[in-house]
Amino acid sequence: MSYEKELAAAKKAATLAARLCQKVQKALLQSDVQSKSDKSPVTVADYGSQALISFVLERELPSEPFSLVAEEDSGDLHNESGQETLKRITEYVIDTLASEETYDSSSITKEDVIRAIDSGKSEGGSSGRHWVLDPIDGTKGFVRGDQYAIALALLHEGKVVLGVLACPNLPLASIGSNHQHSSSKDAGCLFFATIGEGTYMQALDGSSPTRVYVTATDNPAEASFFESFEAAHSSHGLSSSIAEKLGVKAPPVRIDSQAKYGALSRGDGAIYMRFARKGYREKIWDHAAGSIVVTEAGGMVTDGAGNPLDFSKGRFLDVDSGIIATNQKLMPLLLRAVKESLNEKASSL
Ligand SMILES: Nc1ncnc2c1ncn2[C@@H]1O[C@H](COP(=O)(O)O)[C@@H](O)[C@H]1OP(=O)(O)O
Ligand SMILES: [Mg+2]
Ligand SMILES: [Mg+2]
Ligand SMILES: [Mg+2]
Repeated sequence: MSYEKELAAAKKAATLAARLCQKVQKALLQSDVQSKSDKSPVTVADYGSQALISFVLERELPSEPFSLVAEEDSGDLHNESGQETLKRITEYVIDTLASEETYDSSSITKEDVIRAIDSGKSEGGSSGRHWVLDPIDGTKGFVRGDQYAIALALLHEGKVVLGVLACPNLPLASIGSNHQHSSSKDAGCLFFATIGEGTYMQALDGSSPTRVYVTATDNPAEASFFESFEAAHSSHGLSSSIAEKLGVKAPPVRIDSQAKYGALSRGDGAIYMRFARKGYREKIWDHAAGSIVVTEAGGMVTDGAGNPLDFSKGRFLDVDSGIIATNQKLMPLLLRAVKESLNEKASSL
């Protein structure tokens, strides 16, 4: 099956959302950060990105039933203090869509924005088609001025068939541990993958796509690994013990968001490890786009026990002890090291 139309719509939506996020990140004021009940920072850009992507997908694909599983809902925008935020989101959405000549965005109202945000309440599942969206993945990185991603995927019969990752601050050149970080003016990557058709990267501000591949190395001594910047999101202790067992010499590359999957897909490093604290439930929008970007580049993504990720169970992704990604040659070694380290950890408790 071809997903050409869907891919074009997803790339357009993610590119426009990235533009909106970049504008907000530039203008980021402390007052843009609201406190949600779970205390995670939610910004004008989170909501704006979600509304804009929802608008663009619906307009570009009018003949398809539209179901969207997305992270945010408009809850915080209905109270008094949300009104100013909603006004600013609406302005950002109108302003960003105005750059697209085919859209008449001037008539978009605050109510349209609320509706667009709340169209993301779908539960997903194993039948039909569902878009899966993290409007800003890596909110902490976004607020810090570091890495974040707009992550959009399409599920068909419970499987990820398409994924787009826009990474506005990711350098076009490698960010592996052996590379100098280039200046931010050469940043802004768009990764995209369709099932059976490989993974491509292009510059967010437009360039022709190039096909990318995960590293071919089978030698852990020359492999480097990615993990969360935030220690609260993933156990740095566990990943360093695994890396040591494997014989990885390079220090970890710590960056926020699914930009890690993008970097892995083009071979910047060889391994990605994520071990959330006990009790944290992973969500499908945090891995759907990233996982197909890596698998279509020749890599593998599994949970810590080697099971494939199952995106067909609704909004959550239930995993056995973490998520790991690497190439096909290193995966057996990585799985063994994960198992040993988890056993040691369990017996030391
Ligand atoms: N306590 C937590 N443990 C693990 N992941 C978290 C936690 N809180 C938020 N996240 C989510 O983890 C992802 C970022 O992880 P990282 O950048 O470390 O890879 C984001 O999707 C973030 O949500 P959000 O999309 O709201 O930023
Ligand atoms: Mg969040
Ligand atoms: Mg996220
Ligand atoms: Mg998010």
